[in-house]
Amino acid sequence: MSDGQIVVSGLTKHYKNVRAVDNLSFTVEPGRVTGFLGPNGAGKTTTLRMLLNLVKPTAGTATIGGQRYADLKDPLRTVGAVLEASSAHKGRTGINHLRVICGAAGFPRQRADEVMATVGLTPAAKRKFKGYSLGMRQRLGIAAALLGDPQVLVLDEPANGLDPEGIRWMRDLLKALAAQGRTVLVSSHLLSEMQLLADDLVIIAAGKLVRQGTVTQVMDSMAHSAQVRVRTPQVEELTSALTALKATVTPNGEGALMVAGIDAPGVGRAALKAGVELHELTLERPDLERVFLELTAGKAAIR
Ligand SMILES: Nc1ncnc2c1ncn2[C@@H]1O[C@H](COP(=O)(O)OP(=O)(O)OP(=O)(O)O)[C@@H](O)[C@H]1O
Repeated sequence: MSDGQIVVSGLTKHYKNVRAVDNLSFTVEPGRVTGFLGPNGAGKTTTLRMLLNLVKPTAGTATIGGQRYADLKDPLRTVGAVLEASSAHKGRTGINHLRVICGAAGFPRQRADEVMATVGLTPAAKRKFKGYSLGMRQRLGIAAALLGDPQVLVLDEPANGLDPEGIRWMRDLLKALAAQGRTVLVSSHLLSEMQLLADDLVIIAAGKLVRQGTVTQVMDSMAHSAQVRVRTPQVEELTSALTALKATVTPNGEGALMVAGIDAPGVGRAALKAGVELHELTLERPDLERVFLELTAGKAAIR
């Protein structure tokens, strides 16, 4: 498959009163699932719409395999997009909806049956769209995006409205598509969902880049706020031993001390050296969803 790298460079969209996307730059690699993460109103949809030539940027560029969407020779076979809960003619069956697209785009008719099977909708293929659940509509939207066997997939909040089983199915499908060498860019406002699905993360808030990297890199950069919980009958001695090492020590109000700026072995060593007895030594990992909210909420307030 040809290179499907996405490059967003200085991308900007100003509406009258809002900088929806503000000088945003990031890259998305083929063969990986990239989570595009940000709270509501962060600018995810606007960015994806600019990538797909549905909104004109105020400044900057977004390219797919080195070309702007508008310049792609065969856009429907290059990029498949699912932008919102799929809509279709209400009285049409799912399979006919896909066949109509095949006809208009010049795809072989049997692609409709193939992608219906890929998304697990074959048993419901001949049911009318108006009877489809939200989860089935999401699946049909993905099926439509896959018709052209595209190198690049762009999905805006595809897990919205899916039950846990549907979310697991979606995760497995997107990972399998990336494992075939495709570029998979998927937006979400839930870090927990992206931790399970994505290889890479691009986090934005108020239209600006907040973090980019592999999931591990981004998590590590957010986990620096890890603290050590420690209990000791010798609070004063331990506090002075730790503050001498530039750690911050705060009583947690429940008889324990919360120590920041030093790891758990460091606290243990400092206690041993100071002859302090320890009754508990626990690493408290931060709640990443909370860190994510803190990272992004402050920015959102600026708008
Ligand atoms: N056509 C428009 N006219 C004016 N403002 C807009 C328009 N489209 C988006 N915005 C504003 O731009 C900002 C970014 O919106 P966008 O929909 O891109 O965010 P999002 O991250 O996709 O959020 P959500 O998760 O809620 O869909 C918001 O403040 C939104 O109100």
